Amino acid sequence: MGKQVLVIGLGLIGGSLALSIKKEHPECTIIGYDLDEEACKLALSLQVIDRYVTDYKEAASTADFIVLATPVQSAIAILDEFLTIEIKDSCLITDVGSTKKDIVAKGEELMAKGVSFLGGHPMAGSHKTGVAASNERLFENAFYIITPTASIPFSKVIQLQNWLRGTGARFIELEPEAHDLYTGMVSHLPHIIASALVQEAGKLGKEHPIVTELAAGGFRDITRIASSSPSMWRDILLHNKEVLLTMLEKWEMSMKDIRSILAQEDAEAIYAFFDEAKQLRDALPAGKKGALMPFNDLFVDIPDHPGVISDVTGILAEEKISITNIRIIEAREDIMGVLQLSFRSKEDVQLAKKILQENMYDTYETS
Ligand SMILES: NC(=O)C1=CN([C@@H]2O[C@H](COP(=O)(O)OP(=O)(O)OC[C@H]3O[C@@H](n4cnc5c(N)ncnc54)[C@H](O)[C@@H]3O)[C@@H](O)[C@H]2O)C=CC1
Ligand SMILES: O=C(O)C(=O)Cc1ccc(O)cc1
Repeated sequence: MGKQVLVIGLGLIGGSLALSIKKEHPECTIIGYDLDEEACKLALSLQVIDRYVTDYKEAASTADFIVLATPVQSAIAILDEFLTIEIKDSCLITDVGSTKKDIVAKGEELMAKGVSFLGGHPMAGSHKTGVAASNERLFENAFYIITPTASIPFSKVIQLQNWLRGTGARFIELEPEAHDLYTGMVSHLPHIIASALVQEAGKLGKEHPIVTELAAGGFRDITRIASSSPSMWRDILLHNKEVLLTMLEKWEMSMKDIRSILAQEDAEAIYAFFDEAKQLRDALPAGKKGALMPFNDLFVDIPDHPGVISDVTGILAEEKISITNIRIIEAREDIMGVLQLSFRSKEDVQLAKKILQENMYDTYETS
């Protein structure tokens, strides 16, 4: 009989992992569970899972591999329950939570009982939620952080990577504390700032509705992540509290510094502030998938002319290059607009770029 995989939490990440596990291990049965039965039904009809259960305990006791893909606090509560039920000795349990210290500590309690837990965090995703947004290639080329402790045998680390080989992700190992510090900086703090910015614009927009209309381009780009799941982010903040409290304090100081150089009209210091930031930003690795850069995008300048979008998509279709997302940025009458095209892989981006340039379109990638 094939192996049994239990995925608890059938949202964007649980659904995407289920698809990539099935792709690599077609003989296994993927059993789904979600608190929300509608998510189970949708996952089944989208063929993300083979069947679902309305109580995960029995399925957990026979599973070979269990993936916890709920918000962090719920995953910890489920591990607590696992302490009270029979789990097969050979079973491996992992999670996908965006914070690692607390959940790995809970996993250690299971390890003490002879149950294997290995924490994980795929560093790719989206502001979208729910199983309908799942994609078996979501994690391709992305970092997938795993947090083995001294109590987990190396064979289990290999086992996890084998189960998850279909993700096409790049596995790296980190201590749970280091994980929470680094992701606090590149993912959690930016999320708080993006959400606070939207809040501020919302306040001004109440008095001056035009502000909302004007919030295009750059504002939309840097606040995209504020559209993510509030319950997921509530749990992330609560489980990375100490790290984030320190970072917020430093952030407040940094804002005070900027406020002060502006109040003094210190043009040189203001220039240096932006110049240093530009150099740091320009030096970030390009083309890698990270928490802040999950897409393979190509931007194409387009004249505001009827039929131009179907021309671009037609050229790509002829070459059999699949577009995964398409967006028109700031296209107004009489000026050039920009078409943002997302592709499945870096290779597709390069191919699309070459073909569109041959057809006289100006294209560019962002770093
Ligand atoms: N969204 C993203 O980009 C990324 C999210 N993560 C982590 O993945 C986890 C899941 O996030 P998403 O899939 O994005 O969220 P989602 O909102 O798309 O899905 C979460 C699912 O878990 C279900 N759920 C909640 N509590 C449950 C419980 N007690 N038992 C069973 N099901 C329960 C919800 O009904 C929902 O269907 C979170 O821990 C998050 O920190 C990790 C990497 C990226
Ligand atoms: O949408 C984006 O750009 C993200 O930042 C997605 C994301 C959210 C949470 C994570 O723990 C990892 C990645």
